[in-house]
Amino acid sequence: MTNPIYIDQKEILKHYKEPDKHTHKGIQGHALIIGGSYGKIGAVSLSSKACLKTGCGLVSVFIPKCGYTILQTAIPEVMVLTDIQEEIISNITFEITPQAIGIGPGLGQAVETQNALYEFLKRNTIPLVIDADALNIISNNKKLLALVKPKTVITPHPKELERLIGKWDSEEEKMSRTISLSKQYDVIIVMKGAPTRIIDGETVYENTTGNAALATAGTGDVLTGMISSLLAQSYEPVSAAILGVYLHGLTADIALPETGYQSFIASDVIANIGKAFLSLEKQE
Ligand SMILES: NC(=O)C1=CN([C@@H]2O[C@H](COP(=O)(O)OP(=O)(O)OC[C@H]3O[C@@H](n4cnc5c(N)ncnc54)[C@H](O)[C@@H]3O)[C@@H](O)[C@H]2O)[C@@H](O)CC1
Ligand SMILES: Nc1ncnc2c1ncn2[C@@H]1O[C@H](COP(=O)(O)OP(=O)(O)O)[C@@H](O)[C@H]1O
Ligand SMILES: [Mg+2]
Repeated sequence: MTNPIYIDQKEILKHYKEPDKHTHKGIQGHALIIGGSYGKIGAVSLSSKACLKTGCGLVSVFIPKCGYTILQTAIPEVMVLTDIQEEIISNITFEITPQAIGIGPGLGQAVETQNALYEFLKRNTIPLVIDADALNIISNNKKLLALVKPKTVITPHPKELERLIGKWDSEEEKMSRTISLSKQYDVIIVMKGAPTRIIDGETVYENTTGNAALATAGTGDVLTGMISSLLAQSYEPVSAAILGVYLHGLTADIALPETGYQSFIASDVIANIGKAFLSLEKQE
């Protein structure tokens, strides 16, 4: 394996694009987050709020019906599309044209949802982030990987990665199998952990921000929203992954003196995205 490229302040400025003063919400990117199931609507709430707070102009969600009032109440800025089913997603259809889609947070793995994911992957040509249960469904039916378009970003945590590539005996084996998967399907793999690494074929990036405060429910769902937002804003997929992971980690570094490790929660990531962006502006 070649040496990783460390994602630090200097490296991130090669990827970061400053906002255009004359932009408006119609050209600032529209992202769609698909996920949720009964009891896990919170995952989509977190993901879609993080998506908005990372700068895209419009955010929609596609969720089961039971999440409608929850989403509209929790985040009035987000637009809500619903499945025909009450508690699960069974048929992913929408008439909007988002510039990026994030799929998986809280999705569940019901048979109807597995079929819906299959039909969606067959048709979809929009830049995509795949996380959580969408990855788990793919792990159970690896043929689905062949439907994933080039430069799709996938964001497995270590257990999800193991479901995708099988158990490993050493760090070297884990890296070489992940690189092989990235090359075989031309996907960008965000290997979440401490540290998070981003794999784009033979190129390995290693993040330098973040801390153990992030070891709490929903922080991965938030990351999916952040990367989807950057993709919708026309960042190249690898830059969206790198910048999303860097800013996500930075929120925990910024918040730590106030929250300590114990009381930091996924909503604190979202609350600190603004400060993380501002620290990029100050570095010039
Ligand atoms: N508020 C909500 O609605 C939440 C919904 N969530 C959703 O719940 C579903 C299940 O996701 P989960 O990730 O909880 O379940 P999984 O079964 O995919 O992963 C949990 C397993 O992975 C292991 N694991 C996780 N991180 C690890 C690490 N860094 N190193 C080693 N092992 C690790 C755990 O020990 C556990 O065995 C997903 O759809 C997810 O999006 C979760 O994100 C939690 C919050
Ligand atoms: N000890 C740690 N140090 C740094 N980052 C961590 C640590 N533990 C977890 N994280 C980060 O928190 C996030 C957890 O994602 P995930 O396991 O998918 O959470 P969830 O599914 O609950 O949203 C990942 O971005 C991961 O890198
Ligand atoms: Mg997760």
